[in-house]
Amino acid sequence: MSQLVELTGQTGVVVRSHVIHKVLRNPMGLIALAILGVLVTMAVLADVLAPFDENFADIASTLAAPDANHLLGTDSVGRDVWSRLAFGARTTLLSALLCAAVAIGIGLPAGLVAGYYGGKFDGIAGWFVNILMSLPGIIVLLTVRAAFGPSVWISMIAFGILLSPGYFRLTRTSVQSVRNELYVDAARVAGLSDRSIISRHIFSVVRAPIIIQTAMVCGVAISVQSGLEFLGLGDPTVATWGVMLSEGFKNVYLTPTLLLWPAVAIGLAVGALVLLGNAVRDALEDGEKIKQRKRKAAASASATERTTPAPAKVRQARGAVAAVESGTEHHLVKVTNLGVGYPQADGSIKKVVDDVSFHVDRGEILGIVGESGSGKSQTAFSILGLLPGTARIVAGSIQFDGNYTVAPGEEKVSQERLTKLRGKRISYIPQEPMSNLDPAFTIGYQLVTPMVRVLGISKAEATKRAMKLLSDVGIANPERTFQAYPHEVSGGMAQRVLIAGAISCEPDLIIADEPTTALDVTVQADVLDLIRDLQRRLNVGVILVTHNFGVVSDLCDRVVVMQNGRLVEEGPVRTILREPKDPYTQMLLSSMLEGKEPMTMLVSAPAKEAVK
Ligand SMILES: Nc1ncnc2c1ncn2[C@@H]1O[C@H](COP(=O)(O)OP(=O)(O)OP(=O)(O)O)[C@@H](O)[C@H]1O
Repeated sequence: MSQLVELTGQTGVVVRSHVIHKVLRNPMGLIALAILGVLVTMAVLADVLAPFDENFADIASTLAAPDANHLLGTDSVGRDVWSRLAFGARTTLLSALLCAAVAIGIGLPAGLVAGYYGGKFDGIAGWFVNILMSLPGIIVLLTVRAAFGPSVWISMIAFGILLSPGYFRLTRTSVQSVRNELYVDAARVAGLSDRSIISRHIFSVVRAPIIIQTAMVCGVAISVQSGLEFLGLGDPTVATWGVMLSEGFKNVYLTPTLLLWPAVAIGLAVGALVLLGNAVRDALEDGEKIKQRKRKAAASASATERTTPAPAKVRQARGAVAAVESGTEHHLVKVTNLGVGYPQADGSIKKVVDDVSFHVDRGEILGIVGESGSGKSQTAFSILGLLPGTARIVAGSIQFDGNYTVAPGEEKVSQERLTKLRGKRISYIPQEPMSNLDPAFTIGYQLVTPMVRVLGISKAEATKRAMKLLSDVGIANPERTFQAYPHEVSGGMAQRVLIAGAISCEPDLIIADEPTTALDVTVQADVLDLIRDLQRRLNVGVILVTHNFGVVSDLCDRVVVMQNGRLVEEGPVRTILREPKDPYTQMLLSSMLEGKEPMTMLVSAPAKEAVK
């Protein structure tokens, strides 16, 4: 969060202060914070506030009534009750925090990894969690006490381990709910490592529930600890509220107040923690509702800002990239006989891309066109390495700049090889701009972070570059957009931001997957103009996935026509427009010329048969 503040100058502080203000404005939250404030002050200043040592016994003055010397009187062996209460606050609160820290320390990282990566770790961790949850907590704590003695610290560590499955499950579920969000894919394509994605995009989602759960867990830890000590299982040499409660109970008929004070302290601490958890939850839910309202408003607002692309900077040619001429064997991207399939329940593999070959060179735009379900996105995702975990490369290979990202015979796209390319040399412009921006972070933050990581430049330099990029993609007020959250900009503007992000690390190849489909008609032409303009100026290769032949004829140099996972025709756009050979291409073209919605009329029975 501190990084966030440094980068944008305001984002993290705004989010945090928004929640704190809401908690303080909520009477429940205010009371809880006031009570916890008093108890924490007691714990921190116990040495100053307590007139006696917690175990100092004045045998001459046992079970004494409150007086000037002993504010709350003394217990059965003459120890000062107020002093024990203050020192007890320290031990009780610290041991509750220890319990929560152990539970978080185990449950949070395990939940993050299991939720994000799934697979074997998820299975094994789930197995351990089930075992832990099936253990009877009190019996385990009694066993630990018998084995290690009556230490409050050891029993709270054991209790923390028993509570860790709660954090594991909470984190795992939260992570799974965002793992497949498009903005997580977008961050991966922008070149961020898994660690950065987890710590920035994923952790921000689990942070709030973890805070709420921790308040509750601390309350439960204090209750359980006090309960055990009340039963006489605590360490009598350490002043805790539970031990005081147990001693007070023994003298309840002689001096009932001995029981009263620790009981009040425990009640106040547990009650305040529960109230605080509720107040934080309410504050976060309120914030979420406001965000959702703003998101809806932004979505319905028409995105009509005009494109006035400022001159982009002249791109330095990368030494590593060979100058590639169209028609030579060395291509920027070369896809050879690619087949992609998904295993079915009966053991067979359903092919969704079958025997597809094409290439793209630097400085050209290749269109991949076809109706919905024809395998365009699966082909593009194979190049990007974004296929779902269940997908298999059943045939063929993919080369980027002469190197294999999928070598012949490999079943999976090599993430190791692609991590080095994504964001740096291959970038991606997605279909739905809003879903590809993380709503929790400002636009500036989301532009700056990949540049710092990928280009290794300073935050200040990345911020300067981000401003320039925003202006290059035609955003009139880059400063304001830089500081805005995704819900505060229109769909057209969000797509410009993503285009700025796509060119920010000076890629060699941009893959644009239906970049205008989710946009207002008035903005579509502007965004296409922008892509063409940038492609010419930066001399990058572009793969444009679209279902619209109009877009292809307007923008592309060459085109690949796909139907049912197969490539039916390929060639220069002019040639295909003049002499389409395949009947399917002819249908696509005639539907475009007739001005019909191209993809709706093309669904013929044979065309819908699964490729097998
Ligand atoms: N995770 C998956 N599991 C099984 N099949 C899938 C999966 N993802 C996609 N497919 C199938 O792959 C085929 C090709 O999908 P793809 O998304 O590439 O089509 P498309 O041409 O890009 O269509 P659209 O324009 O609608 O995105 C479809 O039949 C789809 O059902």
